Amino acid sequence: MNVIETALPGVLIIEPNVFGDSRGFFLESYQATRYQKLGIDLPFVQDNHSRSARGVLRGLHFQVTKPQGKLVRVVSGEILDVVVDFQPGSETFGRYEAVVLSAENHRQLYVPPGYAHGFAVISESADFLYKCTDYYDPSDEAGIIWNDPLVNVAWPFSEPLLSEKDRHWPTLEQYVESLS
Ligand SMILES: Cc1cn([C@H]2C[C@H](O)[C@@H](COP(=O)(O)OP(=O)(O)O[C@H]3O[C@H](C)C(=O)[C@H](O)[C@H]3O)O2)c(=O)[nH]c1=O
Repeated sequence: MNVIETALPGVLIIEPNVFGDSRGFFLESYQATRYQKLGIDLPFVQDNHSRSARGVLRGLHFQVTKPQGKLVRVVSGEILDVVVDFQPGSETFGRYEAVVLSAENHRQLYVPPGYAHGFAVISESADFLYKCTDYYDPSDEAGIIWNDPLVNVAWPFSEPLLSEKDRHWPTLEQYVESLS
């Protein structure tokens, strides 16, 4: 397994060992002892699976009082996965990491609790699977608008297909102002 640290503390790119043979391939997508040694030591309590068409953008989401750590991967298609530091006072406040995750590269991304997360679908369709370290609580959900001018994510397209909810998140500046 190969692990790549990113500029955002705790955000890791994980390249699992892939065992290919004439039938196809096998990989371990999670193994507690191995991942705990990477610092991924919070228990996972929920697994999610979403499928999205090309041009869909989901994000940038986080839970406020019950932040979720996420171990994300793509089992079909290709996405640009984005993590944003929205924490005022953080050394990396306003910065983001963008990583291509695909069924071909088998890459995983670990997003510790406390980051905003989203992705954009590059392929015709993408199946996105992820493990969460806390339960979904829609009453606790918040977000930053996908095209925030301060974060300025280099998304692969300028007119994504968004949910109604994702059209109306505040900017990072507005979110921080709402905290005071
Ligand atoms: C997240 C979630 C959603 N739902 C239900 C609620 C809605 O009826 C439906 C779609 O929900 P939503 O539009 O919030 O789904 P996404 O836009 O994919 O949200 C996710 O998008 C970004 C990428 C994230 O990182 C989060 O995991 C999450 O916010 O699934 C559930 O029942 N459980 C859940 O954990």
